[in-house]
Amino acid sequence: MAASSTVVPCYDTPEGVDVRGRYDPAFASVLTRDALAFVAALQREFRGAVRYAMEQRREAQRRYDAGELPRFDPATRAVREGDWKCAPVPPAVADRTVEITGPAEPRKMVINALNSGAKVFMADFEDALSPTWENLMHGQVNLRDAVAGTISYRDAARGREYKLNDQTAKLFVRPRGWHLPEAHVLIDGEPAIGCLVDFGLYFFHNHAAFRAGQGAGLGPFFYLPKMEHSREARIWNGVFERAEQAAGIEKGSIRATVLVETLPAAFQMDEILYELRDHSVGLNCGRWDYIFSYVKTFRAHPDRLLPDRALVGMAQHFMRSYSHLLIHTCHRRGVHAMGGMAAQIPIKDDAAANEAALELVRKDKLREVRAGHDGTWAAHPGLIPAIREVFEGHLGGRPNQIAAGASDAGAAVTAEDLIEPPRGGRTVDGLRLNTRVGVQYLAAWLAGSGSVPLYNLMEDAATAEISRVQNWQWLRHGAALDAGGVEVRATPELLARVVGEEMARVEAEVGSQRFRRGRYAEAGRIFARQCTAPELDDFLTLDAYNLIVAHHPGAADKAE
Ligand SMILES: CC(=O)SCCNC(=O)CCNC(=O)[C@H](O)C(C)(C)COP(=O)(O)OP(=O)(O)OC[C@H]1O[C@@H](n2cnc3c(N)ncnc32)[C@H](O)[C@@H]1OP(=O)(O)O
Ligand SMILES: O=CC(=O)O
Ligand SMILES: [Mg+2]
Repeated sequence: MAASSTVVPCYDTPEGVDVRGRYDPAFASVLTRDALAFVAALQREFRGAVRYAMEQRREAQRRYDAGELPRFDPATRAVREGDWKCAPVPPAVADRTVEITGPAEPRKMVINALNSGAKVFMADFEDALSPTWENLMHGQVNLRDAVAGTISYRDAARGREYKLNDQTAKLFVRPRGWHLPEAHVLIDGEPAIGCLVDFGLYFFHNHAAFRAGQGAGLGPFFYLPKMEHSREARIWNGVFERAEQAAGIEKGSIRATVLVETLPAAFQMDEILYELRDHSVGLNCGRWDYIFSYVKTFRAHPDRLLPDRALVGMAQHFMRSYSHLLIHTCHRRGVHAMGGMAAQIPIKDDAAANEAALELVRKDKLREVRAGHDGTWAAHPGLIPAIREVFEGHLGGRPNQIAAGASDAGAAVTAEDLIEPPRGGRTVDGLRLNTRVGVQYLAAWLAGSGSVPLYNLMEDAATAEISRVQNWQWLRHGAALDAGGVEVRATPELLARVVGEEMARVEAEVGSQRFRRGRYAEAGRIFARQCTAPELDDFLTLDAYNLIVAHHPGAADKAE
């Protein structure tokens, strides 16, 4: 066959870097040779430490599986008891009363979030984003244009133009967790560490514009997810220092809020802040991943089975204790103690149900602000006025309540409080709902959507994980489930029947055509396998990641 003379466009990559994702000129404007060299340098410097940290996670889990309980580390008592503070709060983000979150792609949503009236927008490459190549790269392009202030979007179907207001939310970016690879970028022949791609590209292109504009001399600002130990925070601190050096900006410019959203990390709050003390802007109660982590950590402990997912809220003792300890720790160290996400979203077609949902959000936010939280999260712009009213009403003109100091409730929290088993019943209806939600979320994620509305609640990777691991846990330990007054055992046979019936119900709800065209059947198979796996998969997004990887020959190789 004659060789084609057409040259397929490809990325200009530095030595040792291979980009396997689809070529797109817009993506190439972010995947520049220098930016990729920066990401590669980070990967080469920190990959050993990341590998070790992931091995330590597995080692800790082996100990929990053998019966050990999480505890405060005696080796770091001096850090917990020491009298030290984090760097002063940057004036640009002193007021974080309401933060909206959402995926970094679609573009329209980024503009809506920045215009939403929230103080902060957390642009997400994590729980809310399915990490397809297209989503990740469009996300980077969106954020670059957002920081430059030039982002716009035309919705042709609705004849609507989107552009930034004069006043916008301050941008925080949440890269992926340490565990996720980026299979479209190979560095020295191995997949890049996903979060270093997210962080590296964003930092490289935006640090100067961000500091000149949004950050008022500091920044960029980040949220750091899913850490389990302070050694992981130490790696981030090293990454930040290296990035600051490379950019020629002073140490402490980059700031980050760490999500305390794993059970082991709740025993490491001081240690995490200490590692990041020059770069910290507080901690956040990532409540959904925290519940997921409780199940994961105690997967071999039949005495700690969760009740139905709907019953595991912030009123449970272990959740309340974690929130109090986080507030106490943050205020003692002079930084924000951020609340978490209520899962309710506006209900468009039922005013009474909408008001009831709003009331639940108000109640949740009132509990947070009364406990001492300095700000909180909103999943949807429609919730912001109600949340602002609660927080601003309580704060009475103060930007935060850090100066109120450490709380007594937090000082009294013990290791036993943090692991007290949640109370409530376990039902076959709970197993069904987990299945319906898990399958639909997975189908959406495989199709490229990382956050979706399901049954009037926001669902993302963290909430879907609870559905998956709860089913697994109940099956693993043969939990007794209430089936309308009759007790049945959770078994693989019961799950198989439930999956079959719930798939039929989902098909009826979404319509046969959408069901056939979507990835529901595949999602059903994956979800059933994950719930019955002999060993619990660490993350559903890791297990299913290969199904969304799309290597593109033209991207890496020049045509002959
Ligand atoms: C556990 C955790 O990690 S929580 C943090 C991660 N999760 C998230 O960030 C979830 C964020 N929220 C969302 O993704 C969305 O609100 C969803 C998927 C739950 C619902 O989205 P939709 O179905 O599009 O909501 P809806 O149709 O009511 O949207 C109305 C408008 O609000 C916008 N909107 C909705 N949510 C958001 C948001 N979070 N940020 C910005 N804009 C939003 C929509 O883009 C739409 O705009 P338009 O009128 O210009 O078209
Ligand atoms: O990231 C937030 C959570 O609740 O999980
Ligand atoms: Mg999370």
